[in-house]
Amino acid sequence: MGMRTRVKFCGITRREDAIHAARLGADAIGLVFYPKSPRAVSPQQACQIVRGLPPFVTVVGLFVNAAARYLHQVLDRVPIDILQFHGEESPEECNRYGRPYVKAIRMAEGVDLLGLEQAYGSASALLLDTYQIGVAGGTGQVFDWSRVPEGLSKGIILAGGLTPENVAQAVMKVRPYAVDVSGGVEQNKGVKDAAKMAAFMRGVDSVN
Ligand SMILES: O=C(O)c1ccccc1N[C@@H]1O[C@H](COP(=O)(O)O)[C@@H](O)[C@H]1O
Repeated sequence: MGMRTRVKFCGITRREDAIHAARLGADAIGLVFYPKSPRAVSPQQACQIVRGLPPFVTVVGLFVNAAARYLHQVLDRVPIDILQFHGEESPEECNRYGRPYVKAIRMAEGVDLLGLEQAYGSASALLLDTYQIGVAGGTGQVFDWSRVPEGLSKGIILAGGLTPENVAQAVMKVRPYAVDVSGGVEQNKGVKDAAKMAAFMRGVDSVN
């Protein structure tokens, strides 16, 4: 039996969704600190969401080209374990906070993942997301999974349009370290659907 694929539920805006994620055995929850996102939370909301979360559930803070000052403000207030940079942040910017981070790569045509893996050598992992012009992420669209090259040395976090229906196939095809989902387990933007979250976990478990 291989290693169990980790699961991150991203774009959590309600405490009950965070607790449900933990009960289902999720490895991580993601909080979006990007004001233009319909799933954005303030530092104060974030603190309320993670309060009472059981231990060993990783809290991920997602940022898109955020100002360093804002990022420091969030880090001072919210117990974030790992940063997710979802914009055009350089490796130097990602390293500036002395925290572990994952770098999201949007799968535009011709993207050189092996080169990016070297450039972001200090990243804990690369997160691969669908490319859509003018959209930073959370597109709800899949990309062509066969474009993930073999020979990457770090684990891949697979994102982009994952759903309870397609996640098993995605895991079988890509064998990622983790899967990351937002829109595919929502009833409305920012509001998770408890049944879809459970079905998503079952989909992952069916492959492991
Ligand atoms: O969720 C958002 O609104 C968002 C905004 C800006 C950057 C990233 C965002 N979300 C992340 O995008 C991927 C894929 O999401 P989806 O499953 O296709 O909805 C995931 O990492 C989200 O957390």
